[in-house]
Amino acid sequence: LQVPIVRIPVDGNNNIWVIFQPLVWAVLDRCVPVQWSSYPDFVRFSHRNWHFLEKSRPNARFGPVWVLVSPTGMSLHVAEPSAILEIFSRWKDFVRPNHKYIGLDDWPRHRRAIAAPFSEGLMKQVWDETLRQTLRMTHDWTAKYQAKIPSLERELRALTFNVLAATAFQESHDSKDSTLIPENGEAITDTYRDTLHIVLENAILLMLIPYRRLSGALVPNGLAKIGHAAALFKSILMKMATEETAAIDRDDEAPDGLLTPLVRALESHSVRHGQSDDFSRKGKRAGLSADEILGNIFAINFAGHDTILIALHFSLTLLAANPDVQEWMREEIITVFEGSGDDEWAYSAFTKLNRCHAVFLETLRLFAPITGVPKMSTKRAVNLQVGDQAVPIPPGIEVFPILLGIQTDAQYWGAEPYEWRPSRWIPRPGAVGEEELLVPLKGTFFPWSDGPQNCVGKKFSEVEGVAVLARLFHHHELRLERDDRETDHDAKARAVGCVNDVNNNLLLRMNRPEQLKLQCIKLEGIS
Ligand code: HEM
Repeated sequence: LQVPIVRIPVDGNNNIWVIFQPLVWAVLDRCVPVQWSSYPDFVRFSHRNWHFLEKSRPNARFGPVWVLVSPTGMSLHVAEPSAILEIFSRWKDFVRPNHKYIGLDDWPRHRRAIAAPFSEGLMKQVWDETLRQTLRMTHDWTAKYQAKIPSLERELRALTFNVLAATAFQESHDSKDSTLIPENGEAITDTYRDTLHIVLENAILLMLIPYRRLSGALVPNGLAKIGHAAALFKSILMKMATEETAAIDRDDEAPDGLLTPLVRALESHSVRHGQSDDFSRKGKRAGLSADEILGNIFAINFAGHDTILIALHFSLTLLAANPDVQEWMREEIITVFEGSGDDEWAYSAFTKLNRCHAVFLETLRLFAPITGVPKMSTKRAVNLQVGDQAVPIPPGIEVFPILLGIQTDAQYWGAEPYEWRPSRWIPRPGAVGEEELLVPLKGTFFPWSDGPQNCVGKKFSEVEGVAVLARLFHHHELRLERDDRETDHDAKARAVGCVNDVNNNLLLRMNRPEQLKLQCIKLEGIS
């Protein structure tokens, strides 16, 4: 069996290389004026972000399966839809590399608990809250900032945070940057929101240092504040859990927020005995311990904040550079909401907004915030069927469904697959209201991963993304601010350059978004 091999001198994720490589690429960029594709493979595939830079080219060169070998290990790259589906569905054979933290047998229990809040009831809350927040944001842009958006990223960060925090308890918040920890007696939702803000801003630090160590006389004030917020965050959840248990005992029918089903899953034993953890119990367990729930809430907030923020940041920037796409979307938005007042946009409209959905999906096709979902082969993996060959898989190697490679392959995406063109998601263009959204061939589009371990927030992010686009572009348009003597064409080229100048430090982000300034103009005469 012949599987093509690409050898590299250093793994792209090697710690020292991660620190130094931005400098090396900057020097190469300046001093060696050649195209990226002219570098030899050992240079190109050592780049941390080669998935984005190479797109589908490795599929054409090496075929549906090939190996990247570095001095520290090898990873198998797979670019064949049915083999990719097999990897995702055989989740016990091809495990998440971090699976050692949750035992495989314990995984379904965790999954049930973490997926429980994502009901249709929650989606309706996401829809309503996102519309409200977007209305507030556009009002700020036009009234307070006189059309000039100071920082699109900061504005979207506030919006996505507010949606996440508000849906936690079915409440709504408008404030943008309150990070104060309120005194005793403050409403629990406000304290939750403020502590969550601090916890999320410092997520990486809190992953590295347990919050209990961030207290004491020797800890600097800034760090102590973070430790205090994390401890407070946990105590709020414990208080909520006690209240929830009491509500269940009283048979209350309060509507669910994002957190309610999670705390409800807390083992009643821990709540009733005021314990914050319950690792001592033996045997099969149905519920989760307080620490496990805290971990899940953290995971949801961590996984669900920057991802959607990034998807919207790319979408709005690309739309500002493509006024024709804004116009195409607006035609549909106006038709769908004809006769509905601004506060009467029902959640049922979500499935009718195919063009807004198309814009969001097309952005995720080319600019997936998580560019790869690597898996690790276990002893059970043995073989992987790729086309007509059974590829033997040694245990303990990384197996990579090549996400951006497949999502930009002309075989599956038609002409000019590297172009951002949302209309490719509407295969049979027609009268507004009669069009349908493309259902991609299985295994060719998986920004949320796929199979039993996929993203639980997939629909949450689609509802939020579509709601932002519909609300914003109904009455407004986004424009690129042009430099002196710059034509529309030049400005568009600059914007396209900016969205393609990205790094992949955990997530895919623009390097220099501040180089683009956007304006939001209210359109007159649209009812
Ligand atoms: C465009 C936005 C989003 C993208 C592209 C995205 C993508 C992903 C991906 C690739 C995974 C990894 C799956 C795997 O390991 O195979 C994941 C997991 C996860 N995502 Fe998302 N996500 C998005 C939005 C959200 C939102 C809005 C939430 C919650 C509100 C969320 C919550 C989660 C959680 C909790 C997990 C872990 C699931 C588990 O452990 O079973 N995500 N996401």
